[in-house]
Amino acid sequence: MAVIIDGKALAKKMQSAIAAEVAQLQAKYGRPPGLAVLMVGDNPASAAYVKNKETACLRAGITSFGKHFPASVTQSELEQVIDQLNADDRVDGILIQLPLPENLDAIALLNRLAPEKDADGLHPNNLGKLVRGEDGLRSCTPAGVMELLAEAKIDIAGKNAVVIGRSILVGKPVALMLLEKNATVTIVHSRTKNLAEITSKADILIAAIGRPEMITADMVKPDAVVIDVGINRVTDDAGKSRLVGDVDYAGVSAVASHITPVPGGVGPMTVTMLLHNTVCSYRRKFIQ
Ligand SMILES: NC(=O)c1ccc[n+]([C@@H]2O[C@H](COP(=O)([O-])OP(=O)(O)OC[C@H]3O[C@@H](n4cnc5c(N)ncnc54)[C@H](OP(=O)(O)O)[C@@H]3O)[C@@H](O)[C@H]2O)c1
Ligand SMILES: Nc1nc(=O)c2c([nH]1)NC[C@@H]1CN(c3ccc(C(=O)N[C@@H](CCC(=O)O)C(=O)O)cc3)CN21
Repeated sequence: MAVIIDGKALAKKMQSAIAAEVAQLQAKYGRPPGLAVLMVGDNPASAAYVKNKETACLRAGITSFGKHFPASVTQSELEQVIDQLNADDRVDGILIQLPLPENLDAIALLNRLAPEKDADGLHPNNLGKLVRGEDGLRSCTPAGVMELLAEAKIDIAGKNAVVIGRSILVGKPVALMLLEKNATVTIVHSRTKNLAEITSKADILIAAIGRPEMITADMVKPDAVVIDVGINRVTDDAGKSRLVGDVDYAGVSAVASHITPVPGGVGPMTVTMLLHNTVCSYRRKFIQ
C-alpha cells in the first residue's frame, strides 16, 4: 500500500508558521497583510477553495477582501475592480478564480493585475520569471505540489515525470517546476495518443485533468509517486455529494509508492501557498 502524502498536515504546519510571522510583521509595520479574491459565478471547485481560503486567512491574521460577482458581471466592471485593488494599499495579493465564464477575457484581466500583487503568479511577468528560473510569485497549486514532493523526500532529479494537463494554472507551471528540479518531463493532454502507455512509464505522475477518477491502476507504474490535483464534485449512488480527484484512489494506492488523497492532499497546500505569496508581497512592500 502506498504511503499517503498528507497535505492537510503539512498545510497546518506551514500555516502556523505563517501566522506567527504575520503577527510579528503586523506588530512591526502596523497593518495586517490583505488578500482579495475575485470569484465569478458558482464553479463548485472554486466554492470549496473560497471557503477554505477564508478560514485560513482568518486564522493566519490576513485580511480577506472577498468579492463574489454574478455570472452576468461585465469585463469593464471587473477591470474597474482590479484597478481599485491594484491601487488599494491594504491589499497585497489579488487572485482571480479560474475558470471564468466564457464571455469574459481571463487573459486580459490577468494582464491587468499589478504583477507585485499577482498572488497566483499568472501575470506574464511572473510566468516569464518562472520560465527563466528566476524568483517571483509562483502559481499556488504547482508550488504546493513541489512542497508536498519535498516533504515526502521524493528524489526528482533524473526521474521521469509525466504531467497530465497543460493549463496555465496547473499543468504548464508544474511541468516547469519539475524541469527546474531536473526531472525529465512529459506533458500529456486531451489530444495525446497512447496516454496510458506514457503515464505507465512515469516515476512521478501529476494528474491535473478535471475528470473524476480517470487515472486507474493499469495506467500507473508500480512504485510511482502519484500527485492528484483534481477536485471534482460527484454524486454517489446513494445520492450523496462528495469530492474526488482525477485518480482512482482505491485502485492506484495499491500500486503506487506514494499518493496524495482528495480531500486532504493538494487542496490545502494551494490555500497555504496563497497565504505564503500574500505575505511575500506584503514583506516586499516594506522590506526592499
Ligand atoms: N487542488 C487544487 O488546489 C486545484 C487547483 C486548481 C485546479 N484544480 C483542479 O484540477 C483539475 C484541473 O484543473 P485545470 O485548471 O488545470 O483544468 P483545465 O484548464 O480544464 O485543464 C485540464 C487539462 O486536462 C486535459 N484533459 C482533459 N481531458 C483529458 C483527457 N481525457 N485525457 C488527457 N488530458 C485531458 C486538457 O487537455 P486540453 O488542453 O487538450 O484541453 C487540459 O490540458 C480540475 O479538477 C480542477 O478543479 C485543483
Ligand atoms: N486562480 C485560481 N487558482 C486556483 O488555485 C484555483 C482557481 N483559480 N479556481 C478553482 C481551483 C480549485 N482550487 C481549490 C479547490 C479546493 C481546495 C481545497 O481546499 N480543498 C480541500 C477540501 C475542500 C472541501 O472539503 O470542501 C481538500 O482537502 O482538497 C483548494 C483549492 C484552487 N483553484
